[in-house]
Amino acid sequence: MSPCAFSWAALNNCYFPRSPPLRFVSEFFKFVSEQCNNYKGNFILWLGPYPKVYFQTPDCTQAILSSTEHIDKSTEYALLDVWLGTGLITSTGQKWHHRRKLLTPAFHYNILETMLEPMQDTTDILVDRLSQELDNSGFDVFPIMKLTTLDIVCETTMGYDLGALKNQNSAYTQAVGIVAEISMKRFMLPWLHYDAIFKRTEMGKTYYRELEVMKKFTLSVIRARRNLLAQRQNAQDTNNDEDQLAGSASKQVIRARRNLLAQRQNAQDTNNDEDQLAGSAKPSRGVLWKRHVDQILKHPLPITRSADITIQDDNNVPLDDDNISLDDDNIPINDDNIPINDDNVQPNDVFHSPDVRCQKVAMMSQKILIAKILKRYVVGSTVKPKNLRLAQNIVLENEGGVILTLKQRCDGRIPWWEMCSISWENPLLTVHVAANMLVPAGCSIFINVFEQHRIPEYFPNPLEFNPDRFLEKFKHPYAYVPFSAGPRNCIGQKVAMMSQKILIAKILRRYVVGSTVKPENLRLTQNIVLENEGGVILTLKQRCEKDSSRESELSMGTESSMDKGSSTDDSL
Ligand code: HEM
Repeated sequence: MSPCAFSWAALNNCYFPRSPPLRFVSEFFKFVSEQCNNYKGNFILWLGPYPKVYFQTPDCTQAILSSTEHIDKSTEYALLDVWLGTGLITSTGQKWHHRRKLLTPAFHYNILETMLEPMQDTTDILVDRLSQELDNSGFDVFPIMKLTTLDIVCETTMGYDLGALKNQNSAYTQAVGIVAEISMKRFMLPWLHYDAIFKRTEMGKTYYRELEVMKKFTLSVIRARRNLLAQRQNAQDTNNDEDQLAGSASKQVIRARRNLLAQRQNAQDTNNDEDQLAGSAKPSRGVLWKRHVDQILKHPLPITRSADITIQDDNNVPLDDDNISLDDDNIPINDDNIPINDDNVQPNDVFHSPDVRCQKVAMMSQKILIAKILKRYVVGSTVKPKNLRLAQNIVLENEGGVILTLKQRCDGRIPWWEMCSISWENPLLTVHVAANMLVPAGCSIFINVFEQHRIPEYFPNPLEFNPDRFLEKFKHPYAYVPFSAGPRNCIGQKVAMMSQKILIAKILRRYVVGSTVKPENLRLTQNIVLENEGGVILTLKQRCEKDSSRESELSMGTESSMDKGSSTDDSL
């Protein structure tokens, strides 16, 4: 059997036969769920002449998500280009590498800390807003949560107080809803993939109209932000020392700094020189240094550093942003938010630099070097160990040299799955998925996380609300992947988790939450994000003083936190 025939045989085939009725999107979700139950494994769904491969087992998920080679998004994502452009989510290749490296430091813990306050403020507004729904027999929380998310994202990423929640509506969120729904419909109707046809349909016209609303909104936020930053920048230059400010109000400055960086990036994108914003006042030394750091942040891997250190690869070729590959999606940065890796640090040069500012860089580079070496080799020593506490390595040398022994990790054995990958190599069939499965090149692969998270083997009694299951390690490293995994995982997952925790804690502290909709009555639909057709209907009751004093004991799904009259609050 040729590899090709083998691969197709290994996947079950199914065909989506129906013509598109009005509620097409929800029907599609139901249909896919049914196929998942039928096949209990991976399958191919034919949409007209296009095969779509659905994976829902952790092994296959791992094969795709852990790959550094197969990082291209599926062709369906191209339908979002007109909306999202080719930013981090949709881009690929060098562009994606560069953007990912650029943005990763913006999600560092130090930065996340500054997001805490705006998240809490917005959540307080939400909790107040929810009081209007007290003792309501059921209200849809979904639109309210969309506004909350929008406010949080605007405030944390752009430092812009949008106030969508206070104003109770937002043309932007409505437009997002419409555009998302149309995008999903378009995805399922292959003939609408062609712009020339799509633009002439009613759906296409609505799509472009709503897109305009969204674009106007995002531009207005960027402009408002730019104006604010220009004012702040002028004020900073007048003060002539940013560091003084840092001493008196460090938190606000960190926030301002982050916003400034975002703005400078925008300024760079539009060829809007930063100096225009900074005004003509001569900047102080402190400001110059900070700018230098910003510059590094803008170009995490610059060709030269302040001490004229040329960054070169092993063959002495100077490195720039375009020829550096990304190993890690968590790029370490130091306290000044400088992204560091062993490509942009030449340890010896740093050690010899008279500049004390390089100390942190040096420490970081040591850590990285050690980690990288240990990843590849088992290191031993024939002399007694010395560490930095007893012998600082900047001046001390051992006369006999530093004698080490190295062994290749895993004794140089290539794991069996890599062997399989090599032996099955075929120009037509480039994606090696598992030992017995290959997927034809050019096929879209969908990771069906919804179904994968319901596999009893990995999640016993999958529909039971049992937070304790997260206390133990999962059987498979790719069993639980709500934020995807591997190099293209969600860059904002820590932000998302943090805001969810704040939201849930603050809501439960004040209200007893219930739901009138039984899980079996949900009509789930995939509008880019998962939605229920009838909304997310909740009931709220004021939690009494006594209850709220027991907030630390609260956990969702326990009787104390539930309205016994309501069916369940597991749906949260
Ligand atoms: C509960 C909330 C969230 C969930 C469940 C989630 C989930 C995901 C998933 C599954 C992906 C991979 C998509 C793909 O492979 O096509 C992704 C990517 C991404 N997410 Fe999130 N996300 C969440 C919140 C956020 C937030 C708050 C941000 C930004 C502040 C964010 C920014 C991104 C970006 C930029 C990517 C693309 C990363 C890349 O391709 O390098 N996400 N997210």
